Amino acid sequence: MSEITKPQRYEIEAGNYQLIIRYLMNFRNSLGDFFVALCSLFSSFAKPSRIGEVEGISTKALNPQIEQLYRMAQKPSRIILGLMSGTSLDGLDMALCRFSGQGLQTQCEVLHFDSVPFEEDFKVSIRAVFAKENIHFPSLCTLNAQIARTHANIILQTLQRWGIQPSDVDALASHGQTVMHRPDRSGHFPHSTLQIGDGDHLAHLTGIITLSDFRQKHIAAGGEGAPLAMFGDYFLFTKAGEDRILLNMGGIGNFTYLPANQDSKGILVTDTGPGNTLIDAWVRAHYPGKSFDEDAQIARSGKVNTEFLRALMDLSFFKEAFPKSTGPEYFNLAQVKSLAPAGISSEDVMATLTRFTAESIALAIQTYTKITTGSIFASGGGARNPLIMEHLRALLPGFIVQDSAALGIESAAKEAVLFALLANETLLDPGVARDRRLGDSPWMTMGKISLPN
Ligand SMILES: Nc1ncnc2c1ncn2[C@@H]1O[C@H](COP(=O)(O)OP(=O)(O)OP(=O)(O)O)[C@@H](O)[C@H]1O
Ligand SMILES: CC(=O)N[C@H]1[C@@H]2OC[C@@H](O2)[C@@H](O)[C@@H]1O[C@H](C)C(=O)O
Repeated sequence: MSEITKPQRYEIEAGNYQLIIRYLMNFRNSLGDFFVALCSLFSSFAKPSRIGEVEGISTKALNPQIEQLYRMAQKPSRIILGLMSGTSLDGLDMALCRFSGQGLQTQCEVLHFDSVPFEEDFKVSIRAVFAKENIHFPSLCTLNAQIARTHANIILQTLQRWGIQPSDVDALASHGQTVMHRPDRSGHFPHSTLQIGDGDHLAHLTGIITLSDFRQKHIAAGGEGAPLAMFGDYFLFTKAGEDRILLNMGGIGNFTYLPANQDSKGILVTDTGPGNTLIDAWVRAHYPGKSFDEDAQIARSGKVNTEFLRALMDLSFFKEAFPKSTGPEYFNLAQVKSLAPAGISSEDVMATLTRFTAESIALAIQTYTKITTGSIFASGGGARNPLIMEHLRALLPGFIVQDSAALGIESAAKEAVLFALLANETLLDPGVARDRRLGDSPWMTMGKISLPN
């Protein structure tokens, strides 16, 4: 009886009682039927399996698309296309991954990676609602469909370029476009976050089962909905005997700390503050025709303004307890303008913002992990900014700082791979244990499943 408290076991036993009743009723039909039923009953006891299978009804009564999910989970490996469009709004990152196993047994092979830049007018329409306090509400509604359509077109064209049929892809894992992230610091509201580019549209337009909207359940379970990178970071990159920091510098910076003892309770993950978001915003506003500071050419031509840097490092975000998450709702151009000293040159602002990115990352690593040596694997567009990397090496002299490509995954592809991995987890993870945690973060399966038809 004690085993009945385990949900899975209970379902199997309940299924068998129903079978007994059904088979007893069969008894009045014919001896032949009874014999077949008896064999089937014995086989169901001998090999208790999933409910649909035990009752032998799966193919007739089950939506074939749901059956497809079931079969996908049984396959020795799955092809999942991870999709990421981050806060920099530069384009859609697509990583076609082959997964086998799950959790710490996950094996991931990146078959293809591409990043397709967005058209300028598409970016303009997203920026009109992105992280804004007041927006044209109908535009937000339209964008939910429009982003999905744009992504679907990019996906289909890219698959064609790669020579891959949509039917070869088991699932899409779509992050969507974050338009608002609102961790609550007042204690009056739930944390909330909004990613748009609807999964049903993507599934229907591509014909591929789609998992999307990964952040909501994390919030429901007590997290902030971000960062989520630690699941993939832990499953793919933990290494015994080495303290590892996986640092991503996209629009916002974040890191996962993987302790050398591989204890999942010791994993730390947090946003650190700005990655490239302030640098990009300043460039867009002051250097017409440019959208980022390529190879830090502008920042290198200016000088760090100490007073401005102190004012930035004094912002309330840096006094919040770890772990924490943030976005351009907090770190934005208006804030930079309000803190910049009068008369400062545009180049000095760029030099200071670049240093600020590195200092805020170094501060978070030093104060949260408290380690002073180890390996830092940098990814995201910030890893392409040579001045950020120079500052990081100077600020964290005990660490070996290298590109995350050293881990075998192209650094630009990492986030798209991580969302594909979250989808793989959702398809395979038994997911029954509540209150699972990875470090400071709730741990559960994530992503809503959209069927194409
Ligand atoms: N060669 C380069 N020199 C300097 N900066 C660069 C270079 N290449 C990329 N970047 C920076 O990286 C940014 C893009 O980073 P990335 O694609 O990682 O952002 P994202 O995925 O939108 O961010 P997130 O996922 O954190 O929201 C660019 O906007 C630019 O600021
Ligand atoms: C709400 C949101 O989209 N957050 C992003 C953003 O970009 C970086 C940082 O801020 C991180 O918290 C998160 O993305 C990564 C992939 C994450 O969840 O780990």
